[in-house]
Amino acid sequence: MLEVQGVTRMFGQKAAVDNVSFSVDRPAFIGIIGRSGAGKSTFLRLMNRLTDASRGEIRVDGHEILSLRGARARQWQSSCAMIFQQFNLVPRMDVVSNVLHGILNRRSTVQTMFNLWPRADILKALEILDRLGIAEQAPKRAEALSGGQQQRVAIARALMQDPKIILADEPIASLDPMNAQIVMDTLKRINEEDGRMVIANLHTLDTARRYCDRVIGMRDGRMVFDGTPEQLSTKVARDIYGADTSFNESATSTSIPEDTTADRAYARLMLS
Ligand SMILES: Nc1ncnc2c1ncn2[C@@H]1O[C@H](COP(=O)(O)OP(=O)(O)OP(=O)(O)O)[C@@H](O)[C@H]1O
Repeated sequence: MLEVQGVTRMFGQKAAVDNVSFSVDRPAFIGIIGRSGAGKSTFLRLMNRLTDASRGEIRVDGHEILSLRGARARQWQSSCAMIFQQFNLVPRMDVVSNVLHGILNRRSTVQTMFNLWPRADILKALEILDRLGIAEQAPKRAEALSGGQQQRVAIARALMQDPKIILADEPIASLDPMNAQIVMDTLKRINEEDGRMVIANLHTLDTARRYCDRVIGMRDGRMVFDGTPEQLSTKVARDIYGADTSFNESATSTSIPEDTTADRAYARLMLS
């Protein structure tokens, strides 16, 4: 399904992504971990063609995507949706319009100027918001929502594109543990129920272990680990992060204290 072969991105003399290769044969949930500057964001940007590779190939279902240009590159971008740490919504625009923005490039200029959307698209946006448990927020301005709700709107916008792959660049880095869990549960559900591959840059080990089928560790642009969550021991993590024995895993934890178990059950209920 996905084959990454010798992908490199140079910035001057520095390789931000250095000869990365791996392949994935099913729509798995993949986590990419590594310290700041390891090349995680650059890799996702390469996949989404927001930046060009210096060398290498990425094949999705047999089609090479790094050489696509113009309309075909844009077509690829719409089947490979991206979610960002800061949500990237239009703050003063209502939620449903933000979701509809996922298919903005499919509209004519006149439709865009007058903010006209086909009824079927509006219904689809509302259906996705309902699925993510935030339908009642549809008429509100995006800026009026909590961070967790805004990230779910961003996920809804991504789903509007009906993507094969969802790329999430530190999707929970700006959220409190409770909202982080709701957002990760949402991504996992989309991965399992829809069969969409999710590739997420994550800054916490416990999240990677809990949600991912496979974890890729990057250090100085290179892939230094590729394994299952079970194989991601403290020693391995220490190597990925380039830390010494004082490395403290709990410093990278987003786990929720036990006394909020009821809240978690409630959150799951809201999502089901
Ligand atoms: N546009 C750019 N111009 C020059 N150097 C860049 C550019 N983008 C990224 N880099 C460099 O490439 C390296 C990898 O950066 P990248 O943002 O991909 O790392 P990251 O693992 O995502 O880090 P973080 O977790 O802090 O986002 C860094 O050394 C960074 O300074």
